[in-house]
Amino acid sequence: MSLKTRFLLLATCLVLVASVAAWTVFHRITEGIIEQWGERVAAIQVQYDSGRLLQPLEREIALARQMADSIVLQRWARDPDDTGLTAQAFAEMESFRRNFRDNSYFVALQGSGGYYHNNAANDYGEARLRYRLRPDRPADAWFYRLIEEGRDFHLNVNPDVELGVTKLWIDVLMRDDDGEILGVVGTGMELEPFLREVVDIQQPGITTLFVDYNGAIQLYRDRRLIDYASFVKPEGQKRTLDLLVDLPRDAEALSAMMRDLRDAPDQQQSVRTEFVTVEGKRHLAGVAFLPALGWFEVTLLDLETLMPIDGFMPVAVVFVLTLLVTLLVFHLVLRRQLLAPLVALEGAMQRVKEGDMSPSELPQGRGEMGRLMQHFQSMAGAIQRHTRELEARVRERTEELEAVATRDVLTGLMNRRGMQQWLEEQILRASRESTHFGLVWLDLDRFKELNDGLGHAAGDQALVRVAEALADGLRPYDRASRWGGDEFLVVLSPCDTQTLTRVAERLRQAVAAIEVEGTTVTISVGACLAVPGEDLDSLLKRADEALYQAKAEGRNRARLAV
Ligand SMILES: Nc1nc2c(ncn2[C@@H]2O[C@H](COP(=O)(O)OP(=O)(O)OP(=O)(O)O)[C@@H](O)[C@H]2O)c(=O)[nH]1
Repeated sequence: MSLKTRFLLLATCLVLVASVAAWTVFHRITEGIIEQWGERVAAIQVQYDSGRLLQPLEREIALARQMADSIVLQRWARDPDDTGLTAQAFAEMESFRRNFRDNSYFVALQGSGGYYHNNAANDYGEARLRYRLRPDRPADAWFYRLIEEGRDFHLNVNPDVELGVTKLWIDVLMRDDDGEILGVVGTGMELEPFLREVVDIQQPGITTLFVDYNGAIQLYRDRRLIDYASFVKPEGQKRTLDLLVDLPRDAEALSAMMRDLRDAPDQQQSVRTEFVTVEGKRHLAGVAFLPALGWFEVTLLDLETLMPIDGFMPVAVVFVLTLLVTLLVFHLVLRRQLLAPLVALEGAMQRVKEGDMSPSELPQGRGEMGRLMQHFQSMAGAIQRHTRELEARVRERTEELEAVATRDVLTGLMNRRGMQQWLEEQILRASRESTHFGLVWLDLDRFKELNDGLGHAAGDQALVRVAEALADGLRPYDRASRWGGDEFLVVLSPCDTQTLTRVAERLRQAVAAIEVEGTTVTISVGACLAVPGEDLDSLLKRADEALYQAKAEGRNRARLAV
C-alpha cells in the first residue's frame, strides 16, 4: 500500500475516531445538562402540582374536620332518634352543605348505620336519611374499614352506587370527647371536574398523578387506571404505580423513594427524582409526599419532549464541521509539506535504483524536508560522478586486458588468438567486398638446433629479431603475428598474387639477414591468396601445405600455394 493511501486511510480513521469521540462527549454533556435541568424542573413541577391539588382540598378538609367536631352533630349521633336533636343536627348539616364546595355532605352513623346526605340541588332536603349501611354490603365496606382502622382522615376515590357518581370523598371520623367513634362525616367532590382541573393539564411531556399511601393510583388522566375504592381492596388487586413503568426495577425504585419520604418526617418536604422508563421512553420521575392527604404526588417528565436533544444539534454540527475542516486542513498541509516531497523523493530514488542517474527535479522543501532533498541531490550527483569514473576505469582496464589477451609477450606481435580474430574479420570482409587477402606462414629453420646449440635465450633473441624484421617489412594495413613456437603468420590485406609473392620473398630475405651469436637465422615461407568465401581451415591448410613444400625443398625459401 502506498504512503499516500496509508496517509489517506490514517486521516480517515482519525476523522472517524475524532467524530465518534466528539459525538459521545457531546451526547454525554447534553444529557448531563438535560438531566440537571430535568431534576430542577421535576422539583418545581411536583410542588406546583401538589399546590394545585391541596389548594382546593385543604379548605374542604378543614371544613369536614369542623363538621366532625360539631357538638350538635356529636350529641345527635349518640341519640339519632331524638326529634329535637335531629332538627338541630339537620340545620347544622345544611349550614355545612352551603359551605362545602360541592354543596353536598354526608354523615354516616356508627350506631344506627344511618347514611345522611343532601346534594347541591337540595334534592334530599326532606329525606336526608338516604339508606342504612350494612356490614355485609361491599359498597359500604369503606365505612366499616375506616371505623375498624380508626383513621381520623381519609381521602377516597369511590363510585357511589346509590348516587350514581364517582367522587373524591373526604372522610373524617367523628369521635366524642372520650375518643369513641360516633361515625364518619365529610363531603364528596365530583371526580371528573376535579381530574380535569388537577391532572388533565395540557403540558406536553408532563404527566401528573397522585397515588395513595400504598402507591395505588388515585388521580390520573387515564381513568381506567384509577384504583377506585382501593382502600377496601386487598393487596395485590390494587392498581398501583407499577402499571405505569415498564421495568420492575423502576417500580422498585419508585416504591423505595416513597418509603423513604413517608418514613422520614424530615424528608417529607423534599422531592425525590429517579429516571424510569414509561411506554419505552426515558422519563424523569419526581415524587413528593403530601402529609396533609397521606398521598404522594408523582410527576413524570418526558425529557425528550420537553428538551429534545435535537435542540443541541446545531452545536454538534458546528463542532463536527469544525473538526472535519481542521482535519482536512491538517491533511492538506501535511500532504503538501511531507507527503508530496516524499513521493517525489521516492520516485527519484527509484530512478537512481534503476540506473537513471540524470538529475531529478525535486520540490524545494523547507526545514528538514528541504535538507533531505538537498542531501539526496548531492548524494545522487556523487553517485553519478563516481559511476562515470568507475565506468571509464573499467573501459580502460578492459582495453588493456583485451590488448594483453591478443599480444604475444615475447615479441610484442599479435598472438594466435588476436590473429585468429583478425583472420575471421578479413574472411568476412573479403566475402562481403569480394576482395582478396594474402596469408603468409613463416617457420624458422632448424630452430631446435639453434636453441640446443646457443641456448634458449639466444632462441628467444632470434624470435624477437624475426618479429622486428616482419614488422618493419610490412605495410601499415598488414598484420604480423606469432602463431606459436617458431611460427609466424602474416596477413596482407588487400592483396594479389604478385604482391603476395613479392612480400613473402622480401620477408624471407629480411630474416635471412639476421645473425644471432654468429649464426644466421633463416625462415621457410608458405603463402596463399585467400579467395572470397574460403573458410579459415581451408586457408590455413593451403598455407601450411606451401610451407611444407618450402621446407621439403630445402628450407630458406618461399612457396606459393596453388
Ligand atoms: N628459445 C625458444 N625456443 C622455442 C620457443 N618456442 C618453441 N621453441 C623451440 O622451437 C623449436 C621448434 O622446432 P621445430 O619447428 O619442431 O623444428 P626445427 O628445429 O625448427 O626444424 P624445422 O622446422 O624442420 O626446420 C623447438 O625446439 C622448441 O623447443 C621459444 O619461445 N623460445
